[in-house]
Amino acid sequence: MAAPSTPRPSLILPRASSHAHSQSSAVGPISDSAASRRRRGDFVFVVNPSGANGRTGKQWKQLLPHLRTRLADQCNICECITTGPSHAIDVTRKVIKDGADAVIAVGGDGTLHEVVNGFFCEGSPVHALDLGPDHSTTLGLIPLGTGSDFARTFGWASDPHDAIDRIVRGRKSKLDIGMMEGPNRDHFFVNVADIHLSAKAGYFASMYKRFGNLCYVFGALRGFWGHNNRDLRIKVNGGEWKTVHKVTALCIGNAKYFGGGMKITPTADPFSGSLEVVILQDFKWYDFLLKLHRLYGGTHLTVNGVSSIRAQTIEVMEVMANGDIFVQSDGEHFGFLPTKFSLLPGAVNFFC
Ligand SMILES: Nc1ncnc2c1ncn2[C@@H]1O[C@H](COP(=O)(O)OP(=O)(O)OP(=O)(O)O)[C@@H](O)[C@H]1O
Repeated sequence: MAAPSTPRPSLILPRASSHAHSQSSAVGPISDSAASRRRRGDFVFVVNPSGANGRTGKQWKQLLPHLRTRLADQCNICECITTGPSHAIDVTRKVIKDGADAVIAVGGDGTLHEVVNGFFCEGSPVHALDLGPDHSTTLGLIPLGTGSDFARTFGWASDPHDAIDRIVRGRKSKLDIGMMEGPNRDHFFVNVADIHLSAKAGYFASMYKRFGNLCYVFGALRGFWGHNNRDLRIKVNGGEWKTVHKVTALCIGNAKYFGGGMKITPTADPFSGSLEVVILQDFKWYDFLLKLHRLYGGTHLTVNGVSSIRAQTIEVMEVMANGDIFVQSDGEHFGFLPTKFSLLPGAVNFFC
C-alpha cells in the first residue's frame, strides 16, 4: 500500500442549516468556547466513490438526502470524498485531531481498513487536540463495497438504510483492533489478516475488482499458479517457536469472513478480546473444490488439515527465509513475512 500522503481535504461539507460551522471549520480545530458549550457532534462520512466499481459513489449520492433527514438535527454531517488510496487514513487522522465525534467509513472493507488505520498514528491512538482526555471518536460503517465482509460477521443486511438506523440509534460497543508489525512498518486490521495462498489470491483479486465478486475466483486461480505449501514457524502468546508443516494458508480473524463471504474464522468475535487463528495445512487445489462449501459455511474446523487456536499474539516467520510469503490484512496487501500479530482489546468505540 502506498505511504500516506499529505492531507487532502477534497470535500468536507458541514450540512445542517442550523449549525454555524463554515466549510473549513468543519475540519479545522474546534475552539475552546465551542467545546465548553454543549457541543453538537461532528460526524464525518469518509466515502470512497470508486468502491464496488463506482457503485458506492452513486449510492452515496442517493443516500445523502435520507441521511440528512435522519441525522441533521442530531449532529453536523460532514463528508469527505476520497481521492485515492490512503486518503481515508490521512483525513481520518486529521478530523479526529480536530475533534470529530464519529468517523463513518462509507465503502468496502478497504475503506474501513483505511479509516481504522486513521484512528492510529505511529502505533498509538490519535486523540482530539483540544477536547480533553474524555473525548473519543466513534467508528461507524455504511458497508457499500464489493465484498463488505466485515459487516457479514454481524449479519448486517446490505441495505445502507439499516446502517443509518444504527448510527441514529447511537449504540456503541468497544471493538477489538488487530495490530501487525512487519520488518518495515506497523499496521492495524479490523477483520481478517492472512498469510500465504489466500493473501496471494487476495493480492491478485484486487486487480479484478471490476468483475465484482468474481474477482475472488480469478484471484484464487492466479494465486494457485506456482503455489507451494510451506513450513512456517509460529510463536503463540509469547510461548515457544513451533514449526507448522506444509501451510497452505494461516488466517488470523478478529471477525469471521473474508474473500467475499468465506467464513474462514468462524468463531472469531471482534468484541471477545482474542483472535481466532485458523491454519490450513497440506491443501491441494482439489481440496478447495471438495471443501469449498465447508469453508463458506464455516464448518471446516473439523476437516483434516484444519486447526484453530485462540491467541492474543502470534508471530509468524518462514523456516527458510525467502521473503516471498504474502501477508494481507482486511483484503489489502501488507507485505511479506515475518510479521507479528497482536490484539488491542476494545481499542475503538463502534456503532453497532
Ligand atoms: N477515489 C479513489 N479512487 C481509486 N481508489 C480509491 C479511491 N478512494 C479510495 N480508494 C481505494 O479503493 C480501495 C478499495 O475500496 P473499497 O474497499 O471501499 O471497495 P471494494 O474493494 O469494492 O470493497 P471490498 O473491499 O469490500 O471488496 C481502498 O482500499 C482505497 O485505497
